[in-house]
Amino acid sequence: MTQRILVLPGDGIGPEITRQARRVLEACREAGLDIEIEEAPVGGAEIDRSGVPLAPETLEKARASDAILLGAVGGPKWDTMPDIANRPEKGLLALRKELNLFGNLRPALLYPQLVEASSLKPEVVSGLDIMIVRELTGGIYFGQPRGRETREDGTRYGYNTYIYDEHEIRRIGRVAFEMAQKRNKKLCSVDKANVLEVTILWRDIMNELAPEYPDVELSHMYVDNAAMQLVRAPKQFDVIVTGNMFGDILSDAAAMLTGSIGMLPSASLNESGQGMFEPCHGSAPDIAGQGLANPLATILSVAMMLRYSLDAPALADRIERAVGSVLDQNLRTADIAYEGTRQVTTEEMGDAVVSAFLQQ
Ligand SMILES: NC(=O)c1ccc[n+]([C@@H]2O[C@H](COP(=O)([O-])OP(=O)(O)OC[C@H]3O[C@@H](n4cnc5c(N)ncnc54)[C@H](O)[C@@H]3O)[C@@H](O)[C@H]2O)c1
Ligand SMILES: CC(C)[C@H](C(=O)O)[C@@H](O)C(=O)O
Ligand SMILES: [Mg+2]
Repeated sequence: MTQRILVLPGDGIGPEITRQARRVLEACREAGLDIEIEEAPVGGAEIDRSGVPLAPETLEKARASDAILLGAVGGPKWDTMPDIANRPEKGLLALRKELNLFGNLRPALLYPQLVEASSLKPEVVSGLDIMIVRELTGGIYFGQPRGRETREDGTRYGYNTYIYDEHEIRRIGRVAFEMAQKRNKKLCSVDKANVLEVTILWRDIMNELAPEYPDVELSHMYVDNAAMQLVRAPKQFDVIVTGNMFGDILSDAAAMLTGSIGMLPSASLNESGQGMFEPCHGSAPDIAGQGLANPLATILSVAMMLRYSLDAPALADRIERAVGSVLDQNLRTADIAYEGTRQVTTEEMGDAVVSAFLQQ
């Protein structure tokens, strides 16, 4: 049966990187994958068109699709919008929430060809392969009450609520334990249980789940230490499971271990396997429109789409091999270029991946 893919390019470098990723998807179609692809605006682009970051018809298309590929949203043009509930980022958060995409997988994998591109010493990062499992539809991002208000004496204040129900913790915990079972069987749960009650509950639930996965070694770490350990000795980690905000921050840090934020893909999945796939980085307004953006995180997100939502693991492997082969050819976008490599544009990188894919 034909599977439906919705592509949401978004803002800034979003259209440039999704264009290249879409070409890779089209190459998969030529290789026999039965898909139809549709595109729609989201984020700032949709605000400019209709006044809201996620149009109701786009949400409906998203619900009806088997998988979504998203570029990135946001940018300075919309940063001063007074109503945060209507900014571009809200479109992305609404998609995650409405489709119940609670399980966010962010694999930080260092391609051996990029050891020199990392800002850390080769011996610290070579062979790095971490999977961050981030809870994506709860925690402080969505907790109520939230707001900005002014007291009678004129003092302004703002507040958010960091809240998790036990079932939200349990279901992301299961995703993480199962992921660890398929990998090196080590799971580190990251929390702030020395200060925050909600994460004491988080830790309790992870401990309660552990006996169901006797082959997985569970450990716990405070988030500040985890940030430090990620740059000190990242290879101690296999799978990390954490809440929404800590996962956001730690995954950007982990990205740099792999050479560039432009290398980190992601999958956001719900219980039925439907998913949204996006690079972990943002819309990079500082480099938008200049052909400087690295499209590999988005292309690798297509590989995750094939593996996790479209049941086409062989094509996923083929895309990942194509990326490896392009790096073997010494082609690099600016963010991962260094002496002795050849710097290419976003589009040239896309060309190279498509042709390596077709030659596999
Ligand atoms: N998923 C998303 O849509 C998403 C994620 C993060 C940030 N954002 C939004 O993006 C905007 C910019 O945020 P930011 O500057 O904090 O983070 P960013 O990730 O957009 O950029 C941070 C730095 O990394 C560089 N960078 C990012 N992606 C790159 C790529 N593919 N190739 C080369 N370099 C790359 C940028 O040039 C910049 O110097 C904000 O509006 C933010 O809300 C969106
Ligand atoms: C743009 C923003 C809402 C988003 C997040 O905080 O989740 C981004 O930083 C990410 O990592 O996907
Ligand atoms: Mg982020």
